[in-house]
Amino acid sequence: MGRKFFVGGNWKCVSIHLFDVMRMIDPFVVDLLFISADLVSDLLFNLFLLVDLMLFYVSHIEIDVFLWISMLRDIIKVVVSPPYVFLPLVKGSLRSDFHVAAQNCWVSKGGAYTGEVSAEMLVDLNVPWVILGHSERRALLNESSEFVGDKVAYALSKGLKVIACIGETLEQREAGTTVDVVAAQTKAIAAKISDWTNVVLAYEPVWAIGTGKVASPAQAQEVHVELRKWLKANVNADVAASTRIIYGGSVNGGNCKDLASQPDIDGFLVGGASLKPEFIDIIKSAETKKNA
Ligand SMILES: O=C(CO)COP(=O)(O)O
Repeated sequence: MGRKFFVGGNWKCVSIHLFDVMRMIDPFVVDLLFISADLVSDLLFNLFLLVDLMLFYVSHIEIDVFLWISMLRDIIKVVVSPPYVFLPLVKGSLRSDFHVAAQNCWVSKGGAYTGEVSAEMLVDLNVPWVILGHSERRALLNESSEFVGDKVAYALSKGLKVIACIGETLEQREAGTTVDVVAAQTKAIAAKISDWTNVVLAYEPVWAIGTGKVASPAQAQEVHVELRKWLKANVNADVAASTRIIYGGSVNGGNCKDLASQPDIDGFLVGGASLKPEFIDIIKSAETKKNA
């Protein structure tokens, strides 16, 4: 059974401002805005440059990217996950074949939980996806695996699709407990849900996140295989075969193809590089799967 390649861009709580957001929505828009700011100094020159740039983009880049993505539409899914405050803006402006995800949501029905955003609110805003269990939330906000399992179950019950993150720390890897750790994190989710159709499992080794130390394709593949084995033994063979297991941790335009060529790597959850033009190259690594 073919698994649609999945690429998520996690625009973390870094110095994202409106300009960055616009750039991510459509790189060409920001370039034009940038040029137009310069119009103050030399209107005619910049106007000329603007037309020139537009012609260049239309003829070279935009058509290429759009044609390419249309060709691969059947085998790829792209989701971007901006901070909450940008969700409506990004959702409203994003090309229609890309979708948005929230970076978190509350564990149960909305109520008096100051600062939290409920699954119901996301559903109301037509935000289809949510990232849950990110290692930054597990480590910095003390989210336990059980709590993450509850969150996944509640979000699914409200109709959200979930990117559920798991992954070991460096100490755990060095102690040889990687598989036990990710199995336990997966078990805490499996204990709370019965339908995996709307779950994408994101294996994100903590030591690879934001460090530039990417897992080797073999290291990532090995864990993905173990996760699939775990799902087969503890959930069922269908879920093991059909659930997308994506990799996250220092993925960039340079390493994505080698990672994507691994049979059990079904895509990526990308942090830093999802805010750069190379995100397109990462999306394009789906091509590796076309003839697999
Ligand atoms: O945490 C990540 C995505 O959720 C990965 O972040 P980086 O790609 O910046 O390492």
